[in-house]
Amino acid sequence: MNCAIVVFPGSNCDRDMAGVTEKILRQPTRLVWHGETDLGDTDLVILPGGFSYGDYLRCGVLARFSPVLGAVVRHAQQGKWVLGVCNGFQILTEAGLLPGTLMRNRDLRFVCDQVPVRVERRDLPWTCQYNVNQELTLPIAHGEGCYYAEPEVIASLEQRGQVVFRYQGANPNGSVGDIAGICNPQGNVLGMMPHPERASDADLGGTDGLGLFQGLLAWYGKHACRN
Ligand SMILES: NC(=O)CC[C@H](N)C(=O)O
Repeated sequence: MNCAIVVFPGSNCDRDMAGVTEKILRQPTRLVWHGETDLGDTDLVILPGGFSYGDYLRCGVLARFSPVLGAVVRHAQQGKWVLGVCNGFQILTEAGLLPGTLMRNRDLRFVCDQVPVRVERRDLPWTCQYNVNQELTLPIAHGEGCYYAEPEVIASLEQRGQVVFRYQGANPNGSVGDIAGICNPQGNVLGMMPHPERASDADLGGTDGLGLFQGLLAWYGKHACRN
């Protein structure tokens, strides 16, 4: 499974992501600078967390105009996998690959914590290693993680089962519907505020996030390698 991790000026989770895809999963991994326009033979594109372009104006809004985004949008439109974590999720909404937006946290403070997150569905490659309603403990670290969309958009997300992860217990940022992660209708584009890559190594405090990457790899092993 060829992985490409996009690096924007200000990304700070790109190496953590590569640590998972390359060192733990042992998959070919390429760091792709934001100025590149060709993703080559990539199966999974990851937009990692951080502060792209300093997050000036609004998180993700400048990254959305970077040269690489055209290739990311084409990749998504071809039905291939795109994962956006935290700043990556913010970029996906700004690029229109996922609906809604991420606003300032309810308390207007940056939150850095480990929070319980519930898995809402397991019929996607991303979540097939988990159980429905399984509670994961995942790290969060963001200032603009309050997911918002118009009520009719939220209703449509709920109706189509596009809410993949939901905060359990105290909502850390004021997200509508306790939403922590959503996918597009096809399920190939996933955006989430919690950081699965920071919960993928027992030596670093937990492995609840690793199943997400392992699920994708298992699906790839079954479906994508046949040709
Ligand atoms: N960890 C991150 O990706 C943070 C995203 C963004 N800079 C925010 O504070 O909301």
